[in-house]
Amino acid sequence: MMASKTPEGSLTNSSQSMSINTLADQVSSSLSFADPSSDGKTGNSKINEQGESGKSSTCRPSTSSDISDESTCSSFSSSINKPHKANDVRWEAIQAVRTKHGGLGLNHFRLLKRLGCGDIGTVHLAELNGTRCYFAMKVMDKTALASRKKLLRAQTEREILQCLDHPFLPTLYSHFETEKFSCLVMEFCPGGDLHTLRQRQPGKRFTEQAAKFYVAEVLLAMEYLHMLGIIYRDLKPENVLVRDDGHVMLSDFDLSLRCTVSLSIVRSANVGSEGLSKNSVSCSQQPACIQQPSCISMAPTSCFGPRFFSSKSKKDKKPKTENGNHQVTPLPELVAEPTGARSMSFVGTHEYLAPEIIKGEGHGSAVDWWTFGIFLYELLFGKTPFKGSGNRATLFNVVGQPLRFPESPVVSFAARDLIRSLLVKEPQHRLAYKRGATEIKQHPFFEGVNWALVRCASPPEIPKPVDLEALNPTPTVPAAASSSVRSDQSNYLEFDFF
Ligand SMILES: Nc1ncnc2c1ncn2[C@@H]1O[C@H](COP(=O)(O)OP(=O)(O)OP(=O)(O)O)[C@@H](O)[C@H]1O
Repeated sequence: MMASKTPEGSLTNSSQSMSINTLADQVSSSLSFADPSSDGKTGNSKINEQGESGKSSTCRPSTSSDISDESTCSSFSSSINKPHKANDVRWEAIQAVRTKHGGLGLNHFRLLKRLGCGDIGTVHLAELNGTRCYFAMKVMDKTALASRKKLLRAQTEREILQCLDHPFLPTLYSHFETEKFSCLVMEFCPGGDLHTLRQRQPGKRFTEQAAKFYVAEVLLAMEYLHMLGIIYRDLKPENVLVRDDGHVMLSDFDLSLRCTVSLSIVRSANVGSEGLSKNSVSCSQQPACIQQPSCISMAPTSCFGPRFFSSKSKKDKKPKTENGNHQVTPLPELVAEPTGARSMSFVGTHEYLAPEIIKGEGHGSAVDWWTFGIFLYELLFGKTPFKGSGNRATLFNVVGQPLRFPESPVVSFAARDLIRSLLVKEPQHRLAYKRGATEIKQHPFFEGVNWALVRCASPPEIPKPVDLEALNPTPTVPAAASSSVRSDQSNYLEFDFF
């Protein structure tokens, strides 16, 4: 079943290189990965490109980099290159400190609480001194990064964060370095993650309506990432954080792959691959994160009368011609799927790994659509479809077992059909393989979704407000962080925050 062997050897892709083992080696090495299922998380251990288990479900890894204060970076984060986030007072607060002190450092922040730890970084809730502006600050030990060969992962994550400007993706406000640490100052999400939120739902699963909302936002975020040539590769509920307004934000980009992407405007509404090649206006290939795609001009959307789910079906709303026939006016479709991207890395989280990753066949952007299917399944059924008794069994199930749905809860045909179309083992037959998110948006499961107004829709749940001002600063955070993120966290005051 999983016997197809990949020749051993060293392969490279656009941003990373790694040694590829045989499938058998990969599977057996996965046996030594810690199985964090003990705490009930679906995450399983996360696998990085070295094939090592980077995290446990209670302490998830991440990394950072080696560039000095962002004011010296060529592509630093600022409100100028993030027009969608420009009206945010936090930019001004940061800029004021920078202007006054000539830069930004750890001493300008009060670290209030440890929010979590990743592979080699710890994330803190931080207040910019005296401003009531709160951030999630990821603090990484540079020596640990270098000794564990994680500098590239850290750099990838930082560079990706720097170029994001999307409602469902994190804003990076600043990056600075001290002698020991590399720090990313990001948007803080007070609502916890979707995994935790799911545990609190009746039956530990979301209603179909709630799941539709969350996956719609994730889909838009992934579409944007693909547009920038970024394959996310680590979608799972733990990486989807909930903002104070109940909308979500994808986090954790250290396993992402950057590649080139060709953007196409497809003029026909109903096209297959033929339509793509005939009707597309193709932009030249742009390296991800170097330049924003210049060929797309996005009209500003109005949020008046937001309606996420329209009451009428699409069929009913089609305009009619004078003789009463439905007139179909095809809108141009943007297709931005990095279909040519290929990586041989063995990365991801066991229950979410796509078959082509496990088999070591090389993978591209279709892995994100596989994980999207697993994600939707988990939100609806409260478990992932291929989970085995251990990591090895899980990997075998992903590759060899057919998809099955539990008898309960009862889930709509459209939802099951979408999942079935996404969890196709051969990537070339998977939904969205050719035209990316566009294909998924058109699936009947999303019928009636007003994609332009998703960001204005009412979320299923809004987190309880947290009194951040009542928090006391962590007494010795830089010292605590300096003991490396893998050290015990006893210096931190732990309490129920979310
Ligand atoms: N912007 C944020 N707002 C609130 N909490 C966050 C934010 N970013 C991260 N966290 C919390 O901090 C934890 C650690 O995040 P981090 O990105 O370092 O690691 P990770 O997601 O576990 O994965 P990795 O090991 O790949 O870095 C997360 O699990 C999350 O709970």
